[in-house]
Amino acid sequence: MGRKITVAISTLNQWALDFEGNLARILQSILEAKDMGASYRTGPELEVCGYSCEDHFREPDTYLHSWETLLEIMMSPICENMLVDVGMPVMHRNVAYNCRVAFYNRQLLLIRPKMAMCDDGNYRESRWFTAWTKSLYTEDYVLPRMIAQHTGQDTVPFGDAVIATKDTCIGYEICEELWNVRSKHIEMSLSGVELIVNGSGSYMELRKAHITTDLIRNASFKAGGAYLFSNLRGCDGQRVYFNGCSAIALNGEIIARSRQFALQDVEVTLATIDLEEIRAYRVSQRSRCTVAASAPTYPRIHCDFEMSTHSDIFKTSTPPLQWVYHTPEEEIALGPACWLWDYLRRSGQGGFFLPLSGGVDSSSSATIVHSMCRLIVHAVQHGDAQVLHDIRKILADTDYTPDNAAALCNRLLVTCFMGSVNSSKETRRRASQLANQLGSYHIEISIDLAVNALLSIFNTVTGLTPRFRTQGGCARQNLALQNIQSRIRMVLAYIFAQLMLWVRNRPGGLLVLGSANVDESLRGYLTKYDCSSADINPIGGISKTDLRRFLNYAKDKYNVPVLGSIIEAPPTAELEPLQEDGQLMQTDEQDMGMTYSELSEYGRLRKQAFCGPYSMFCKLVATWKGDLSPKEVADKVKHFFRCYAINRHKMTVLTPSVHAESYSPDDNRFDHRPFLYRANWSWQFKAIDDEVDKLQPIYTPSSSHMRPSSEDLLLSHDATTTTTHRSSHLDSKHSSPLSSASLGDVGVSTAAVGLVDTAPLIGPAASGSLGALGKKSSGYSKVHVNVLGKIKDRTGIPV
Ligand SMILES: Nc1ncnc2c1ncn2[C@@H]1O[C@H](COP(=O)(O)OP(=O)(O)OC[C@H]2O[C@@H]([n+]3cccc(C(=O)O)c3)[C@H](O)[C@@H]2O)[C@@H](O)[C@H]1O
Ligand SMILES: Nc1ncnc2c1ncn2[C@@H]1O[C@H](COP(=O)(O)OP(=O)(O)OP(=O)(O)O)[C@@H](O)[C@H]1O
Ligand SMILES: NC(=O)CC[C@H](N)C(=O)O
Repeated sequence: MGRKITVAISTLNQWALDFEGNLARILQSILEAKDMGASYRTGPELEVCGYSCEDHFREPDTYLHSWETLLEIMMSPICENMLVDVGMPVMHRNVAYNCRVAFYNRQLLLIRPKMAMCDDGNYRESRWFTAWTKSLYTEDYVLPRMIAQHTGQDTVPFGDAVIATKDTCIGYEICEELWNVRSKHIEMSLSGVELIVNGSGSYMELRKAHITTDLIRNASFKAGGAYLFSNLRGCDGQRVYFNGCSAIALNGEIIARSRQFALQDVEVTLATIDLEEIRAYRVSQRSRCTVAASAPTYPRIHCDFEMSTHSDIFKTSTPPLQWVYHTPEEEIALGPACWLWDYLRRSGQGGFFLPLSGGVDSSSSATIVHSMCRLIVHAVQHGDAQVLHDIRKILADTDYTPDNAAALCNRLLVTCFMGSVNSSKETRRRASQLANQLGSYHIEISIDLAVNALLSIFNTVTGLTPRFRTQGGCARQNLALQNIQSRIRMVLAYIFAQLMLWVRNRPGGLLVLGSANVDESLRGYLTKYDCSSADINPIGGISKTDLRRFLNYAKDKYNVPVLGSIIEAPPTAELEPLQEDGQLMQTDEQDMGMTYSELSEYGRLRKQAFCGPYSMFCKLVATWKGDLSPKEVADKVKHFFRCYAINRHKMTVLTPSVHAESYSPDDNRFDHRPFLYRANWSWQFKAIDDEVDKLQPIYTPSSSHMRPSSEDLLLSHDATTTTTHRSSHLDSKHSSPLSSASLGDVGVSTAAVGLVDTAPLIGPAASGSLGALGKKSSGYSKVHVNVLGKIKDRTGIPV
């Protein structure tokens, strides 16, 4: 008796509208599945045309070329004697659907349209597709003539049905249908469907990989049966990185999976399943059987095929496995690196150019490129011919075989320190050491000549020369002098990106990499059209806190010791003159009037918790009650919303970056907001003020707890690396564990309430004093405390 079936799921790196490439990868997956003994192959959502065709789904050409591709697949001898389904768009009676198309031996069996669209996050499916809502119902789909000519078949059932082979029954839900509150696998399983197949296009966000796996596991635990989940992997032409992690679950346990991050274009994952295990599991759940006995019947499309063989008694069923998830640090090291690789090889460019300041952000971008190089070397060493072909093409070197990540990095990445009179020796040295340890081709230039040239032009026309604050200039002059430096760096970056390969005797140009993180974008703490305006940005979706954690991880993992001092250095733009003793004048947190950890908290509340100013105040008044009075919380919330409103226009020109964080403010796809706000938020702030009037008189500081700053959280796990300058009020020993950083938890370091009373803090995370400003140490100086009302940020916005 045949009872065991071997089934294959596929993880494919498709590319929107690359019909040749997509066809080749689908055929390769079918071939590999067959060679490994599978009788059934499935694949990801919209694999034929690529998921991210977007408005191309309104073009009839996309449907035509999808049918042409499908015909090639169906006619291929590779597909003989195998049940296959693919994901593609199909137009039926002038309505576009996102479908799975199943066929066997050149005969189409079923077109199953998606029944729940996904419109969350970066998804906009209902802009292009319509959900099929006729449950348990099919219509005849009249096949295109080119299909009919080759198959002799004129119509195929289109709708909500399942496929019955001689030995089992297969049903489909497509991606979001698994997430939907009315998941189809429930009804299908009650109707006797044993294999639930899901083709997906699910993308990566940090700390989210477990969600799909949990859903699959739970689906098959509750309903019994096998769940076959195929996902896309990689960048198919958009900001997202599809997450891989295809998996097969059986009766509540994962038995096979593919990797989350890899350069491999095609990964086929197999499992051998004993169908009797499904039947035994289901029949033993008595309450399920009662419901199943009265469940509606699905239309069944019969297929004259046995997926099992009669001689399968000696076949071993695939055992359950333990899923090990990547840490967020690993996700940053691998996800954006793989996305960069796809982007680079598909863009036809020759590598990357990165303005490297020696700070955390640009160092993170550089380290991610190095991580990409490691992945390339690893893939080539494991025989990936496609990666070898691609890297040779990028480097225009047909004989090259990469065997060392640093050496490869030297060919692919040009880093550039763009110094000025305001740059400190330390940042210059850190940039050069980092380049040396990562292997990049490093150059140092001075921007002073160009800055002076621009100022002379201005002076020639107006007769005036702006001055820095320290030289007696006003806030406007001070800021303009900084922005000239930032912008000239951007112009220089593009010149060098265009010409460095010419200098190095290679064809082509370099992609300019940006390094603005998600938090500074949210706050608008960047100069519009400076180095934040790059071609692409690997870290634009990642928070400063996570970037520090990532560098800490990379320091040991990739043996890059200089990352230690980069993490410990105070974040600074170095756009204002240094002090007389050569020490820093400005630091980011001081400039912004908020700490990076506060910024993360605002970001999450604004986007994930959908808080306007009033709701954010209400939440934070409770969270921060131990440290701050309602009035102080109100001032902070208002300051954030003012900065956010004034700077939102910068999000309209944000460099495209890989999406990685669900509180991203990316205006282009993810976070749809106006960019011209009434920045005084008068109605909203009045609501806060009214609340403060009620609360302030009854407020008594209820605890002496202080929240730790992001740096405390990062460094606290290793007391030996923490060198902090603190006021006598603070006790540096009581930092909270690293794990609470990402959650924005209230930590447990002590602080004198008296400090709050006498000198209200800009941040509850405040841990120093103005007296510490500029006080330099080899370790990390905590200098982000200001006295409320006395400090203005560099735009002149009063804090
Ligand atoms: N609503 C609106 N819609 C469209 N555009 C608007 C606008 N409001 C102002 N603008 C325009 O925006 C421009 C002002 O923005 P922008 O030029 O960016 O200048 P701005 O935002 O005034 O200043 C740059 C900010 O970036 C900070 N920063 C921090 C760290 C590093 C760096 C760095 O550069 O390395 C900079 C710096 O402290 C300062 O707060 C002006 O041209 C103004 O006309
Ligand atoms: N001295 C410099 N040399 C080269 N690039 C620089 C320099 N200063 C700034 N940049 C570039 O401009 C970008 C924005 O500058 P900014 O001072 O805002 O840095 P940041 O976003 O805090 O990043 P980082 O942590 O890398 O300094 C940097 O990420 C970097 O790419
Ligand atoms: N393509 C889809 O339907 C995506 C569905 C789902 N919400 C996800 O994030 O994976």
